[in-house]
Formats: sequence, structure tokens, C-alpha cells
Amino acid sequence: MSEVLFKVLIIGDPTVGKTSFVQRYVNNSYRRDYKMTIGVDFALKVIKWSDNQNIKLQLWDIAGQERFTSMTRVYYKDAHACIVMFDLTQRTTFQNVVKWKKDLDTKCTLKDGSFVPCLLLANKCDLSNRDVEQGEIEEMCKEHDFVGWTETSVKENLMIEESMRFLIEEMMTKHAVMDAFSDSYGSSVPAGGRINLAANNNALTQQTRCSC
Ligand SMILES: Nc1nc2c(ncn2[C@@H]2O[C@H](COP(=O)(O)OP(=O)(O)OP(=O)(O)O)[C@@H](O)[C@H]2O)c(=O)[nH]1
Repeated sequence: MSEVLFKVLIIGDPTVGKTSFVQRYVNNSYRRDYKMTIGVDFALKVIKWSDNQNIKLQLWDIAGQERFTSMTRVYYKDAHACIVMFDLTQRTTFQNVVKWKKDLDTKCTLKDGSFVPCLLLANKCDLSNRDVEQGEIEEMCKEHDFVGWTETSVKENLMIEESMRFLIEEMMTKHAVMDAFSDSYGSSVPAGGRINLAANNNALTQQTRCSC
């Protein structure tokens, strides 16, 4: 049985739902009350990816409050992938997506020098008072080089598992390509070969449209 460890960052403005996302994904739990993250929280999830492949996910839930952002360079170090999250009902959190993506891209790259694969999540799609249109999210995704986007509801458990599966496939592909000839990742390519990124992006976006 081979095992690969991936470090995944979750960033975005305060109260968009980052901690809730991690709790939902790791423990399938949800809390209505808000408890501000101080600095960074960690969670670990082990996934049986195939008969002979385990994936260990180290999730870094990074505080959105401005006063903690001076530490982000340290938190981002050696990350394999990232989620930038915003709240569909709070337009400023969408506008600040650019700031978070730039912060990441200027402070952290993969070991081949390329940008860290980054997924854009539009959370709280269970609420009716939306403040951001899907066309704008699509634009943001293209213009700022996200690997994909989807609407999510942590509260209603919509697109949480699917988002993470998509990101894991991105990481598996990226790292299998980068380390094709090294022992550590060479044996980690899932049977059946590599996924088609364009096809997966579409799938993720289309599923969203009918689920929320
Ligand atoms: N309606 C709704 N509320 C949500 C959803 N996800 C999270 N919340 C609520 O939003 C509030 C903030 O969630 P958190 O997960 O603590 O936000 P955060 O992004 O980690 O915030 P910081 O720790 O300040 O960075 C909480 O009251 C959650 O219950 C969602 O999908 N829908």
C-alpha cells in the first residue's frame, strides 16, 4: 500500500465558511455559531483512493481576519493545492478573492515553479440573498487562473465531497507529472492514467448549476 501526503490550504475572508467546510468534510458536522479562527487550524483526513493507494490530506484552515495575514507566507510553505472561498451573499468577499489569490501566487509555488492549483468555492448557496452572479464567477475563474469553481453549501452539504475529489485529482495529476520518474510519486499514479482537466472543470461547473 503506498501513501501520499498532500497539504491543502483553505483561504478567504472572515466568516465565508472555511472552518465549517473543513469540519463538514472531515467529521460531517456543522455548527451554526461562529467561532473565529486564530492563526491557523489543522485537520487530517486519510482517504482510501484505490486498492493500493492511500491519500493523507493535511487541511490548513487559515484565519481570514486581516490581523493574521502577516503569517501567510509561513502557512503557505510546501502547499500542494489551495481552496479560495467566498460568500455568495457578501460581495466584498468575492472582490477580495483576487487579493487572496495574489497573496498565494506571490508567496508560494510548486517545486517546478508553477502556481499552486487553486479551486474557487462560492459558499452559502443555500441562502436566497445572493450578491454575485455566476457569469462573474466564471470570469474570475478564467482571469485569475483557477483550476475550476463551484457553488457550495456547507450547511446543506452540497458539493463538498465533489470539490475535494476534484482537487485531489488535480494534485495527483500535477504531482505524478512532476515526479514521473521519482520513487515517491512514480508509484502513485492511479490506474487508468491521468484525468482530463478541461473535462473535469466543465463537469464541476455543470453539476453546480443544478444542485443549488
Ligand atoms: N447559511 C450558511 N451558513 C454557513 C455556511 N457555511 C458556513 N456558514 C456559517 O457562517 C459562519 C462563519 O463560518 P466559519 O466556518 O466559522 O467561517 P470562517 O471562514 O472559518 O471564518 P474565520 O475563522 O473568521 O476565517 C458560521 O456561523 C457558519 O455556521 C453555508 O453553507 N450556509
